[in-house]
Amino acid sequence: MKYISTRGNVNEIGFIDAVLMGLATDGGLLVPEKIPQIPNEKMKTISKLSYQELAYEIISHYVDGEIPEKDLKELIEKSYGTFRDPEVTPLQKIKDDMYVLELFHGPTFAFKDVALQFLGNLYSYIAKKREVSINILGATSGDTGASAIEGVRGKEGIRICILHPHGKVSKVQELQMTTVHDESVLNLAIKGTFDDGQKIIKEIFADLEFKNNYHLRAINSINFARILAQTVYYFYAYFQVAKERDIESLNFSVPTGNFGDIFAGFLAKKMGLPVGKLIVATNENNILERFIKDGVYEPGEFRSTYSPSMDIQVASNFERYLYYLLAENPNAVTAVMENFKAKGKIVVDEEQLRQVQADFAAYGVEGKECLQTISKYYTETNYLLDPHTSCGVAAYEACNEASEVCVTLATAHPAKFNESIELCDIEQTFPGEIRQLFDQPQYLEVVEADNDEIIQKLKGHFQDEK
Ligand SMILES: Cc1ncc(COP(=O)(O)O)c(C=O)c1O
Ligand SMILES: N[C@@H](CCOP(=O)(O)O)C(=O)O
Repeated sequence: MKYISTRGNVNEIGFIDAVLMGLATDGGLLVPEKIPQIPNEKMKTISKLSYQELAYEIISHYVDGEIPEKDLKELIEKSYGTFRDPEVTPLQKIKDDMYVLELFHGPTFAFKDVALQFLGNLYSYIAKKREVSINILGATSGDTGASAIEGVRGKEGIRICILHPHGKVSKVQELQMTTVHDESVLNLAIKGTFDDGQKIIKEIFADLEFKNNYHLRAINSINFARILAQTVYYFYAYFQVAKERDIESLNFSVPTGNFGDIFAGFLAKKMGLPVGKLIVATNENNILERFIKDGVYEPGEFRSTYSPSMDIQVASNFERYLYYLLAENPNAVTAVMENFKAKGKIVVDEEQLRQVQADFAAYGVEGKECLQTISKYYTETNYLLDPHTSCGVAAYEACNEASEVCVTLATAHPAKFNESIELCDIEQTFPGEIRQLFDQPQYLEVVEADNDEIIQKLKGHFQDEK
C-alpha cells in the first residue's frame, strides 16, 4: 500500500512515512493509492470480531506489513485499553429506526480519542523504531487538542503544541487542555477562530525547511492515520445493527466540521461497507450544507454556536473528497484548490453536483433547534445528547426516509458542554474525571493569530529536539 498526494507531487510513500509527513509536502493531503476492498465473504467473518480485532483487520490493510502483526495488535490493544466501555464504541437504540454510536468513552470524552489514543501510541512506536523526534503541532476547536495531549503526554521523545481559539471553546474543553502541567505540552490560545489556527499550522507545515528542522508532525485529521482509525467504527456499527435486524444498507448522520469523521464513513463505503446515506450535520457554520445543496463551496461569516467544536468554515478534509469527486485527478484538484486560494470559492458543475448529492445529504441546525432536540430527546427517551450529537440527530430527523435505519454518531459526552445543556434546564452529573478539573491551575499563553509570533513560540518549545 502506497500513499500519494491529492495534488500529485509526492512520490509514493509507505504508511509510516505517510504518518510522519502528515500534510503532504506539496500542500495536498495524503490518500491511499488504491482503496482496499473487503469482499462479502470476508465481511461475514469480520462481523463477529471484537472492536480491537476488527480494528486490526481494517488498519492492517493500510499498514500493509510495515508494522509486524504482533506489534500492531499490541498498539491497538493498548489504545483501546484506556476506554471506559469494553465495547469501545457501544451502540444505543434510541428509536425504532435510529441508534446512536457512542464514541465518547475514551479518556477525554470525545470521539477524537478513538483515533488519537491510537496515533499517540503509533507515534511513540515510530519514535523508537525509527529514532526520530516527534514534535506535534495541532489546531483545535476544542476536542482534538485535549485528546491529542492525552494521547501523547508522558511519552518519551514527544513534545506537543496545540493552538486553540481563545475564549471560543467550552470551559471543560479549555480545562482539559490547559490543566496539563508537563514541560512537553504547550497550549497557545490564539486571538482568532479555529480557521485561523488551522490556516497557520498548514502554512507552517508548508515551510518544509522549518518542518524538517523541527521534526513537525500532525495530529489533526490532516494525518491519514486519523481517518483510518475513525473508519473502523463505521464497520463496527454496521455489524452491530446487522446482528439485530435485516438491513441492506445503513445510513449515518455525522456531526460535521472539518469533514474528517464523515470522510472516514465515505472511505468505509468505498471499501465495500453497505453504507446508504451519509448525512452531513452542521450548525450555523454551514459551508458544507450549502455546498451539498447548491454546489458552491464558499466560507460564510463565522458564528459562535452551542456546538463550538463544529465552528469551522474551511473543512480540511474536503480536499480528500474533492480528489474522488474529480476522478482522482491531482491536476484538477490542484487547479481547484489554487483557484479557491485566489478567489475564495469552489463551484462544481451539474454532473458533479449530482454525484455530491448521491454521496451525501446535508442539514444545517440552528441553535434553537439544537437545544430543542436535546430537550425533546431527554424528555421522550431519557437520553441526554451533547449539542454536536444533537445536530446529528436533528439532521437524521430532517434527512432520513421513514423505512431506513440510521446511526447518528455521538461525538462527545454532554458533560463537555454543560453551558449548552444548562440552557435546556437539564441538570447533569459530571463524571469525576471532569469534575476534578475545575480545581486545577491552568497553563496557557494567549497569542495573536500571527505566524511569526507562533513560530517564535514553537522554536522555544521544540528547541531541544532540533
Ligand atoms: C464533538 C465534535 N463533534 C463533531 C466534530 C466534527 O468532526 P469533523 O471535524 O471530523 O467533521 C468535532 C470536531 O472535529 C467534534 O469535536
Ligand atoms: N473539531 C475539531 C477540529 C479539528 O479537527 P480534526 O479532526 O482535523 O483534528 C476539534 O475538536 O479540534
